[in-house]
Amino acid sequence: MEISSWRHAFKLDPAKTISDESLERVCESGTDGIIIGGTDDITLEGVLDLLMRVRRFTVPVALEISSMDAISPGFDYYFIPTVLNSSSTKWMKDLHVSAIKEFGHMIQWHEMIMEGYCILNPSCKAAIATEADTSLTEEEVIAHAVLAEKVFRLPVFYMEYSGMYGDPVLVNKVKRNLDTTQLFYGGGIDGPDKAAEMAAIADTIIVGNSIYDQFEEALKTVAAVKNSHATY
Ligand SMILES: CC(C)=CCC/C(C)=C/CC/C(C)=C/CC/C(C)=C/CC/C(C)=C/CC/C(C)=C/CC/C(C)=C/COP(=O)(O)OP(=O)(O)O
Ligand SMILES: O=P(O)(O)OC[C@@H](O)CO
Ligand SMILES: [Mg+2]
Repeated sequence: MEISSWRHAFKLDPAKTISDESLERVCESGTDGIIIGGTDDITLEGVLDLLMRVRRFTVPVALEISSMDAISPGFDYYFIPTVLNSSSTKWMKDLHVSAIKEFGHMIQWHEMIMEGYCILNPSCKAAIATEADTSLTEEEVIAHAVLAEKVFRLPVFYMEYSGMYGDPVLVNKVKRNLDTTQLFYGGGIDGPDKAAEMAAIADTIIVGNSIYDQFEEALKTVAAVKNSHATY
């Protein structure tokens, strides 16, 4: 299944613990894909452990690269974030240039999917780590989305509210300004109601922390997305 058809994905954090039983229920939930990624304490050991365990199931699995020290072959896709609202070029393109200098000869570009991130929760780890300018006006957030699609021609624009539920009205305005770029929404989806609300707007919703905090509610987000229809 192509990423462009994904409506729902679970994001598993290699720095956190999940039992075999819970992992099986996540992988067999009907989600369209599993993303392995997080901001800190991401080790190759943690990534490999999760990859091996998720591979027992047929669900597609993507590695979201956040550190060059924790990349492994064996994933279906590699998601490469570039933080469009970072105030440092490091997170926008410098790390990428270094990676290409060192490993360019072995990169299978057709497996790489660039994600233009716009991080909007000022207190999340990713915002702090990447020095993201989260004080954007609505107009500026929309301009970042248009930049992603029309200037950089990125396949994915990711509205990242990690740890906090975002503003559906703003997400809808962004969606209405995108023609071809896929809109990922992630942040604070802790059950079916929020999942249905955001899935009716964004192309793909990502559910992360609630897998670890409210497991049963997190699982219900899959059915909520499948039954949701665009209402905006
Ligand atoms: C063998 C093989 C397949 C080789 C691959 C070849 C190769 C080397 C490819 C690399 C290509 C390339 C250009 C890579 C870029 C390298 C790189 C390090 C880029 C930087 C990426 C970046 C901007 C990371 C910033 C962090 C970020 C935006 C993470 C996103 C994930 C996120 C927000 C997770 C939520 O975090 P969490 O930890 O859960 O936080 P909470 O506590 O708030 O929940
Ligand atoms: O952890 P939550 O808040 O669900 O966010 C999901 C994802 O967007 C994190 O990168
Ligand atoms: Mg998290």
